[in-house]
Amino acid sequence: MQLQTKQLTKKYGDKTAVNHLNLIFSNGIYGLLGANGAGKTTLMRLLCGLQKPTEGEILLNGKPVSQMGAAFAGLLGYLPQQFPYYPDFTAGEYLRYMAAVKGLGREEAQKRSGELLSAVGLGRKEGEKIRRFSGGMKQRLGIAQALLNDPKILIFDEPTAGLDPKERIRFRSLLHSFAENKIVLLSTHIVSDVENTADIILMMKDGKLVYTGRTDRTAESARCIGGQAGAADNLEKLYLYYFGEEEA
Ligand SMILES: Nc1ncnc2c1ncn2[C@@H]1O[C@H](COP(=O)(O)OP(=O)(O)OP(=O)(O)O)[C@@H](O)[C@H]1O
Repeated sequence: MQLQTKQLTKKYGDKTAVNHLNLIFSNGIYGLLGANGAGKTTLMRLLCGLQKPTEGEILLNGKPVSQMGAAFAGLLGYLPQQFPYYPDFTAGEYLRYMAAVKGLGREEAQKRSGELLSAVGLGRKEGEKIRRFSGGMKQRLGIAQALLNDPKILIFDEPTAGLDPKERIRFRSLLHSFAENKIVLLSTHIVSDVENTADIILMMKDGKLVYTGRTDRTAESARCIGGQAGAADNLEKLYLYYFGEEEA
């Protein structure tokens, strides 16, 4: 499977949030790094079809996704930055509700919800109301909802924001447990979140790709176009090079 962006551009008035991006994703974990406002969320929303590009297109195996309609949506799992949880729902109710929204039948929804709650370590919390969940538990529930339709393309916007170190490690191993044979794209502005997690690092600044590099978790098939290529062995330094002034 190959997901490609061609000259992908999104403008908000005078502001170019995503600027003529040419990327190719194949199976593997991609870490999208960039400071606030770099264009990460906009790129992710474009990839999910939640926003229309001003220019350019997105192709799946060479075919424009704009012509694929629901077939493309069925391949996607998305965890947005701000996810609307319903505090009075139990974890089980919430997942079954989300499964219905995604078009799963009743029995399948029941089965899949149970499986996924166990997979994310919330099996024993099925009957508990979300309002009692910690940030990490909510995030794991968000991951479970993104996986309901068994997506082949997973897009996680800042999935580790607000998580404590223990939950970050948990997230990382969870991600590896379900990432096989999928395209996984996760955004963050924290270098350590992706350097041990992703196969490929993409660094964005002002809507453009400024760097692409492989980490030790090399994905042979992964290839990106644009930006400056290299091995991401000193990611922290690179990040400071590109974003140091803004972050200071
Ligand atoms: N709806 C909008 N209207 C106008 N400008 C927008 C809109 N959404 C985003 N922008 C601008 O586009 C740029 C890219 O924003 P985006 O949210 O994609 O960046 P980001 O890298 O995800 O940042 P963050 O890490 O803060 O989420 C920013 O300058 C932002 O202010």
